[in-house]
Amino acid sequence: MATLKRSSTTDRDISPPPTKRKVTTATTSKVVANFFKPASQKEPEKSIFTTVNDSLLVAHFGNANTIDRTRPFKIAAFDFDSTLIKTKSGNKFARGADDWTWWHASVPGRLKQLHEDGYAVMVLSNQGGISLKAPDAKSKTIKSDTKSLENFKGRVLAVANVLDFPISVYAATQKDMFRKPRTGMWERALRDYGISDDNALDLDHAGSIFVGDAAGREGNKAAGIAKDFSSSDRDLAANIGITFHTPEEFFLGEAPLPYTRTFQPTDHLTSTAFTPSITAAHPLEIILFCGSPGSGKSTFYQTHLAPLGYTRVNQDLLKTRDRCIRACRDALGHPDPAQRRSVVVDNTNADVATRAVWIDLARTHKIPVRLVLFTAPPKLCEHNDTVRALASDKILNPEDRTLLPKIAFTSFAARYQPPQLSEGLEEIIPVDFVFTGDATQRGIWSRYWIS
Ligand SMILES: Nc1ncnc2c1ncn2[C@@H]1O[C@H](COP(=O)(O)OP(=O)(O)OP(=O)(O)O)[C@@H](O)[C@H]1O
Repeated sequence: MATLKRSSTTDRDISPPPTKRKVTTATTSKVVANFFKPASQKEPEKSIFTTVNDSLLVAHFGNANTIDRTRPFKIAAFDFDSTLIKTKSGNKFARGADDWTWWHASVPGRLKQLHEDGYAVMVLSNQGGISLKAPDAKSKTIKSDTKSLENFKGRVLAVANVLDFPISVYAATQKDMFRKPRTGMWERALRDYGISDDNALDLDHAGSIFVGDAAGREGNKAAGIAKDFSSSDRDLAANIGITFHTPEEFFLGEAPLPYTRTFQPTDHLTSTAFTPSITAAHPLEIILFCGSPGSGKSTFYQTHLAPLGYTRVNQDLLKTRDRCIRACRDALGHPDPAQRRSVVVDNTNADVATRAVWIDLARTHKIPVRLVLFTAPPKLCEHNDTVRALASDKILNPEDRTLLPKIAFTSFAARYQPPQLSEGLEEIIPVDFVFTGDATQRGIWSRYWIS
């Protein structure tokens, strides 16, 4: 399994390693009882909740991760909201710590049976509405995040108390390697349970399961059945290589329904498109790139145009457009004609006005402008961006890029004006995405990364 990059390996607030002592659930009950006391009566206690990198919330109830088991080890992992529990209020989001009820009456009994059958039972939940960062008194957002955190902890404690057997809970709060369908939470759980995923004898993949409601089911408008909001639970199970069930399949025995995935990376590995070969058509020229973030512009430059000696101008690296323009002028107008270089403007160049700046500059140097148009669709660009930022593969991330905010993609889409020759372009060269990585990168890239 490919390892995911950890932005920092330092864990914060991690409790000392639990002892092998089998802890009775009285421990859990005490924590739970204390949690529900008014603040004035709360006993000081070491929280059962710990955090990793201000991002992952972890709780082990009944020393779940220290139970001696015969290997290979089987895991039964579950999403939390809309899988194990639902809101009592009927609201989409819980109103408070006690706004919950079992997703179905059979849930607690079924989980207990799994425990008795030797499964490690755990929860893997995305909780994007929670912040684990220290609260800032002035920030309303952080205050509401803190409330969400307390509500979530309250529901987890109450659920663990009713279950009354060892269980671990993991909640991913950031858009990082822990967030499903990325496998960081699972890898963390394996580590906590002392399982090496490299050793096939340690984990019974065929016997392990993941149950979640983000299954990509298409829904049925006529029957009033809503479409699933994503396929991230199904995709996580596929990334790990274990069996996936929806709650309806697992708890109610219903037949599987048709589904479509949010994004299927392997659909983009069979492309029969060919990459146009670019030659240095002129002694001196500007090549304008036009394409979304993550569409493959910089990779194309490195593969096709750096070898031709073209100078790259890129605003992510140079920071301002003025610096880009200066770098372009320097390359085109070097005092020594032998040192003059054609320029690739490796920016998104979404609209006519932005492109006009470069076309005007070319005019003053009396040189032509060709435009390379990157046609990768939005989800593919988002996938590329995520793999680049979160997979620890240097070749896929030569410039150490971090994850772009969603607005980088939506703002490109909003500003985009299809380029026209009439803008003053000599040629428009469309480039479809054709995967060029090696077998290792293909393995990483083929996994599910976005939801
Ligand atoms: N043809 C390709 N084959 C395989 N991987 C690719 C290809 N093109 C791009 N990628 C990968 O996709 C990710 C994004 O590519 P790249 O950085 O070239 O995009 P970009 O359009 O320059 O993005 P930005 O505008 O955000 O700088 C990188 O991880 C890169 O390795």
